[in-house]
Amino acid sequence: MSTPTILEKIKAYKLEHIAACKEARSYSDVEALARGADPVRGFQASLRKAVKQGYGLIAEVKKASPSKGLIRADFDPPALAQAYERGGATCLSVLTDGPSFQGADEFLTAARNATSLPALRKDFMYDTYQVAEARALGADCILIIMASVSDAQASELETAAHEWGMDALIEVHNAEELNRALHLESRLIGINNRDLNTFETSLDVTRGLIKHIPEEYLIVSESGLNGPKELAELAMYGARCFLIGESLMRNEDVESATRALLANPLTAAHGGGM
Ligand SMILES: O=P(O)(O)OC[C@@H](O)[C@@H](O)c1c[nH]c2ccccc12
Repeated sequence: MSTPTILEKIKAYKLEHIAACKEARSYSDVEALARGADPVRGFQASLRKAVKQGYGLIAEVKKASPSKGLIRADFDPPALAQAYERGGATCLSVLTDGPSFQGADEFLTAARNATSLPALRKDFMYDTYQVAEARALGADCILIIMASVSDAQASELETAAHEWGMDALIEVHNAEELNRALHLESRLIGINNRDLNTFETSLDVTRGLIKHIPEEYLIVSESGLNGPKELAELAMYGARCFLIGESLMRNEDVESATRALLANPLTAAHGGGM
């Protein structure tokens, strides 16, 4: 057998982790918590509203990553979430994976509770147990990574998310994953510029895939985005939503960095888009 890729390693430990969580807390207990969670804030709805006037920004609360190691030592999820909100972010994304991203479930709840923004649970999802868990933590949207799940799994996760009133962001990295994603119900697609197996990152991934996505879809360009010029350039291709972590997290003043990024959006009215 060839050596496992990072995504395969993550999947292996995540499946073990899920099994342990199920032992510690039954599915019906998690369901009860999910039923009592703070009501859903419309994640996709907020993005759709934002793109009428500018960009939709999903700002990520991210301490570390497997490719970059520690990104931000001074890491206070509620304070960061508030800085994002004041800077004009539309939604939050919060990493809850511990082993690879130094994230935690509590970060999601704390960040979301500190703001009025909808929040994405950023994790590797394989089981509807995790979807109920996401809602119990307060999540408004889950991530489904097509590179890591079967079609049946993707559809099951999506159905569970929708049953809980959450949105599902369907993440793709190549044409084959995109074609599979287009058979799902969700109209929210994330194009990950980073290959989760090799970490190679290129904005050409967005440039190449976006033209194959029908108009009714809301597209989020994810990863490796560094500044307003890049956003404007991708906006010319029709991207209006962006998921950004590292480049914002590396600024001491997260609020100003967020505001600067969103200051001059290239909107359809300015001639961008297709
Ligand atoms: O920090 P960046 O390069 O701005 O990327 C953010 C986000 O896109 C990235 O964290 C991400 C995209 N898809 C993922 C799936 C799992 C973990 C992380 C991710």
